Amino acid sequence: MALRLELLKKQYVGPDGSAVPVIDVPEFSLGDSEQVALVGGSGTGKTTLLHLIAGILTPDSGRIIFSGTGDGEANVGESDIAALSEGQRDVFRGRNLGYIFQSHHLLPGFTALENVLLGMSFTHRAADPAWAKSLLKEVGLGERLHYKPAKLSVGQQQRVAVARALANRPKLVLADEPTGALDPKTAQQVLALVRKLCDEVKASLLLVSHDPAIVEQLPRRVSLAELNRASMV
Ligand SMILES: Nc1ncnc2c1ncn2[C@@H]1O[C@H](COP(=O)(O)OP(=O)(O)OP(=O)(O)O)[C@@H](O)[C@H]1O
Repeated sequence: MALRLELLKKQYVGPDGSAVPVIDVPEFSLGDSEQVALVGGSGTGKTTLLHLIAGILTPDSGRIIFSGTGDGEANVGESDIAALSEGQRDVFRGRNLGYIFQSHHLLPGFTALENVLLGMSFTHRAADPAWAKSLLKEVGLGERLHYKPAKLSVGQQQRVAVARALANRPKLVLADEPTGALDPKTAQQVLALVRKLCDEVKASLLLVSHDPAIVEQLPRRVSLAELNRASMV
């Protein structure tokens, strides 16, 4: 699934009531199955941009257009997520997007397998335990299916989060500093897993990182400062 941003603007209201422009992106495109690193300094709007693309936030103006699907199953044609209602955005996100956070956000009361199955329960597909198990095996946790997060290492927890993000076979994976909490070796392993699984399900990948060792692995690198006119303010 390809993504195109057009004339996208978002501002927040500062503590004194003044407008704080954070995103002003005239144009950005991400191709079908393309893998891109998004880089930028702290506070420049990277998370805000991912939240806009995911429909968690809505822009003040502009369009966030998804086109095609790649699998022919639920062809989105051209959908502007910014023009959908909140409920429609939730459905669209559940069907088409996977989101990986810096810290894993797993549900502590549920096992690794249950957390991955929960990633499927918000979609149109029935939960698929065989696919959930095979994802956990692929991320090296085949022997830890029934462990709860507290009994997993930080790197293992993040691998569960990767499996969960891929559980509904998304068309686009948004990853916000997915390796930020990991040591360099584990970070490379998790990055390799994210990229391999995206390739397998033919998902595009937009990955935010400030770590040069991570960023240099991606075939295309984009600087938010170059995309974003708001960062010049
Ligand atoms: N709800 C909010 N209200 C007002 N300002 C906000 C709000 N959320 C974020 N901001 C401001 O928007 C700017 C961008 O924040 P954002 O979290 O998108 O940056 P980031 O590039 O992801 O930063 P980091 O790399 O440090 O996580 C920051 O200056 C922040 O203070």
